[in-house]
Amino acid sequence: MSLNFAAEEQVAVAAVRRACMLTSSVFNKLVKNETLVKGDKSPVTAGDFAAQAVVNTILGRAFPDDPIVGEEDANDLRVESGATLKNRIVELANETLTAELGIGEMAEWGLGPGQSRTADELLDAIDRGTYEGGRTGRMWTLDPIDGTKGFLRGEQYAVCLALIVDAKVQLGVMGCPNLPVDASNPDGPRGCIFVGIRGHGSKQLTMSGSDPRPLKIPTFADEELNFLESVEAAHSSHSFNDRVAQLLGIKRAPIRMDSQAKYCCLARGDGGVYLRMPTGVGYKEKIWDHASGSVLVEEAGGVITDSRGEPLDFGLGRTLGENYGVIAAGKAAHVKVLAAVKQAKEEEAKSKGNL
Ligand SMILES: Nc1ncnc2c1ncn2[C@@H]1O[C@H](COP(=O)(O)OS(=O)(=O)O)[C@@H](OP(=O)(O)O)[C@H]1O
Ligand SMILES: [Mg+2]
Ligand SMILES: [Mg+2]
Ligand SMILES: [Mg+2]
Repeated sequence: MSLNFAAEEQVAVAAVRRACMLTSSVFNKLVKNETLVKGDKSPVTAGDFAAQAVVNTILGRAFPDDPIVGEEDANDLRVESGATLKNRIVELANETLTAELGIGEMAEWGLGPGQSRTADELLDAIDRGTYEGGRTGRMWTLDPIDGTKGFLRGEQYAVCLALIVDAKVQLGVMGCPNLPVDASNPDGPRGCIFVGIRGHGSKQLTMSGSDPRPLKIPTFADEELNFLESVEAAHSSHSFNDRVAQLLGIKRAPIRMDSQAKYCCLARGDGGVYLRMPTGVGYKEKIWDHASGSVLVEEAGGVITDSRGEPLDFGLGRTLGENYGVIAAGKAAHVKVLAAVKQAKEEEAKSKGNL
């Protein structure tokens, strides 16, 4: 029997829950100087930094020897021009770390409300996320806000945390504060946590970690199949997806949504296929953008590969290496989508050759 990572699950759910509290509360209060544009032109907010500080602090208490591959680093906060943003992050992170949640967290893992941290301690916690990753050993990977653009629009985003052991994702936890609990009631309650544990299945929990519902990807009839795809055309090729949909005879419109919430929706059957093809700009996918979603989907009975049908490799460092895109779906659908993707790629190669 595979390890069930019970302690890691408790800690990861507690950390993700606190980070979600922070991001939900900061959303309504974000002001202009609380967002920076990173070197790759993508946005990062006080919420991303503070959520990484909170999760890494909680991980550091429970598992002090585990390295972390996190999306953000504190470089921009250690310089004079970052002082205002840094002070805001320290305030947000401490508010969250010391909050009394009243839901009985496991004190023996250092969970539950903790002490306030100094600014230096919190910047160092953010920088615990600078680990380079690699093929061997145990490590966490964190995306404190995945889908920052969705977060800024008040739409979908996810706090994503995964445990990787010897390049295999063993545990994935995702908090989706804006995701409807039940897709058939889009105006109903929002906010859920998703957990996948290798060998032990996937489940959806409430934000307080209760009411676990096991997840299983349904088998879709051909006419019911649809895509879950990125909002940003720069992140994944919409036109390629359109061609694959045409080849598969898909009639239903794609669901466009930011972040790994797409994997959560796939795992519970809101949509049939996650397809993310590179746009040709040489971008390398990051491990924190796929680790938790991949184990969630696999443990819900699905398959996740690149567009060649090869498994994603989480042992290459901070990225997934050369970008062949990602296909995730239920078992039967994955076979069909992979064949259609291969055909669409061949067509594309031919048409390029003919130019
Ligand atoms: N060029 C390019 N190609 C592919 N992916 C990219 C690219 N640029 C950025 N990113 C990463 O996309 C992450 C968000 O992915 P999404 O699927 O949510 O995309 S989208 O926002 O819905 O378009 C986003 O994650 P966050 O930065 O955590 O929001 C980025 O890591
Ligand atoms: Mg980002
Ligand atoms: Mg991301
Ligand atoms: Mg992010």
